[in-house]
Parts: sequence; structure tokens; C-alpha cells
Amino acid sequence: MEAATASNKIVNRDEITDAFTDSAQIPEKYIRTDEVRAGVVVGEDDDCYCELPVVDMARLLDPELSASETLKLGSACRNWGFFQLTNHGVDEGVIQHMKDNTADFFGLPLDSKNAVAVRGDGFEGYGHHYSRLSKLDWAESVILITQPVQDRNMELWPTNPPTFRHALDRYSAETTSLIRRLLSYMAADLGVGEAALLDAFSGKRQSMAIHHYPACRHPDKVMGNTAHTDGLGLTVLLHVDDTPGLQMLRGGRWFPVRPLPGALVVNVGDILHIVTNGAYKSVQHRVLVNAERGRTTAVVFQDASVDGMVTPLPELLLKAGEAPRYRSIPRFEYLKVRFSALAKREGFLESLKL
Ligand SMILES: O=C(O)CCC(=O)C(=O)O
Ligand SMILES: [Fe+2]
Repeated sequence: MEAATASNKIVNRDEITDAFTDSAQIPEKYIRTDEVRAGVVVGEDDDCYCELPVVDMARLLDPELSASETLKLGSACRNWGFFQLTNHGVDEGVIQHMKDNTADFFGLPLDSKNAVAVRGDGFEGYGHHYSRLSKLDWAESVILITQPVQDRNMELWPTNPPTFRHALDRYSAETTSLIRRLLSYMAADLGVGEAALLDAFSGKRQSMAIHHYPACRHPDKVMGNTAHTDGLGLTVLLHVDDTPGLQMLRGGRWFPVRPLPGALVVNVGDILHIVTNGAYKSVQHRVLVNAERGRTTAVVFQDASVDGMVTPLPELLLKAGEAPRYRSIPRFEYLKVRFSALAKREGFLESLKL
């Protein structure tokens, strides 16, 4: 209970009651009706409705189509901060294996999942429920560092299902190359050398959050994932099933992301926002819960920094003749402040503005 009242604590899953299955009796600590209702959700028949941009990796790779698709990629990052990526080239078998293992893990009894429960002050493991203003998210999650390999904490990598580790390892390797591919086109769009942007990301930490949002018969009362911007460089999200729920803020309204079959959802994080001097936008998003169906996602967060600093890319400032719009801050300090501010998961980027 203490954990539930703390403003920014990661709460161990074993403190959550079995109310997940009995949604008629939702404990008070999950009730967040005001937050769910906050803001207008854009409907498909609204005037301002238009589809989330789709970027096609096959077109990026095609010498004849690459230039126009690169413009599309740039425009998505500048104007939306989000896009769906089709023909991404991640091996289908690797994706299926990842989906199967993720779904199987969440299907296990609580005791089995708690074999890799969060320990002490750590952030890795199973059981995260970010609480805010004494409220909890309607979700169970596993968070793990996936790259570089020597940073992995294998004690917290599930061994049940037995193929989970292998699936995660392969998926992580595939997404690392995918992110490199994407960054080379982002560099072209930004007008900077490929090496400058790749160096900011390569060898940096990658972590994954695997979320399960159980169905809730009263979805207007609970929040799957509190509105936030992502704190690292780039985020790649895999829908394990086709249940919608992700919404991104656009023009002051919540815009529901409709998962395209076979696509990955990519979004700009705060560090890439700063690295591009605000050209690429890190935008707020949240997850609402579905009344009928559970929802599972596997999210890759790729960290980035420039010579140990979170800072606008010097080459970009030089080429564009721009003054920095964000204060430079050492990466370790950035992470410390950014992730201790989970209780107020918005506003940090603003505080770095010059
Ligand atoms: O599960 C989702 O759709 C989004 C998760 C998310 O935003 C996050 O983990 O940062
Ligand atoms: Fe996020």
C-alpha cells in the first residue's frame, strides 16, 4: 500500500490484487476517470482526422523512390513524432517468435512471473506499475536491458517460457540493425553526415518494455499507460496482437493509433528531439484499456548521446546555422533527473529549453 501512495515508485506486481479479473470491483488505486476523460479523442469522422504517416522501408531502400520516401520519413518525424513502418525487413520468424513468447509469458501464473520480479531499487524485471498521484497503471510489464550484451542482467531474463531469452535476444539484434537503417535516412533528411547520427546511437544502451494491459469492463475508469513522452532516443513498438489502445497527442487532441498489420510503430524520444535541436518531435502518448480484449506490446527504447552528452548535434547546428535550443546535459545526469521524474512524466524537455 505504501508503494501505491508513493508518487513515483515502481510497484512490484505482487502487491496488485487479483482485481484484474474482477473488473466490476476496481480498487480505488486504479480509478483514474478524470485522466481518461482528459482531452478530446479524435474520431475517424472528424474533420481533422487523417491517418498516421506510413513509412515504407522498401521504398527507402529503393534508389528510385528513396528520396521521396526520405522526405516522408522526415515529415513524419517533424510533424507527428510518430509513424508506422511497413516492409521493415525484420525477419518474420523472429517477430512471430517474439510475439509467441511474450504472450506465453503473460499467460503464466503470477508465481511464475514473479520469478523475475523487480528487486530492490532496480528498474529491471517483472511487475512494473508506474504510479502517479497515488494511482496505478492497469498493466503488468517486464523491463530489461537488451544491449549492449554485457549490460544484460540475466537473472531477470525469464526462463519460462524456455525460449523467451532466445526470442528476445534475436528480436533485440534485429531491431538494433533496423534502427541503424532508419537513422541513415534520418541523417539524410536532417542534412547531416550518416556517421554523426549513427555515432550518437551505436553501442548505446537498448532496453525493452513488454507490456500487458488486461481487458477491463470499465475502460473509462482505468489508465493503461499514463500520458508521457519517451525519455530516450528512438522507440520501436511491436503490437503483439491487434488490440488498439495507443493514442498520441496531436494538435491538442488524442489521436488513436490504428495498428497496421505487419507494421512497427516508431516514435521520436526526448533525446532525439534534443539531438535534432527540436526538428524531430517527441510527443506525448498514452494507452487506454480495452473493454473486451487484453493488449500486449513489446517496446524497444534506443538510447543516444553525443560524446557523453545529451545535446543538439554540433554538425546539425553548424549546417543549419542554428543556435542550440536545448541546454547540453551529461547523459548520466539526464537519465538521473529524467527517470526520477516519473511522477511528472511530462515537462522535463521543456525545462531544458534555452
Ligand atoms: O504499449 C504501448 O502501446 C505504449 C507503451 C509506451 O508508451 C511505453 O512503454 O513507453
Ligand atoms: Fe512511451
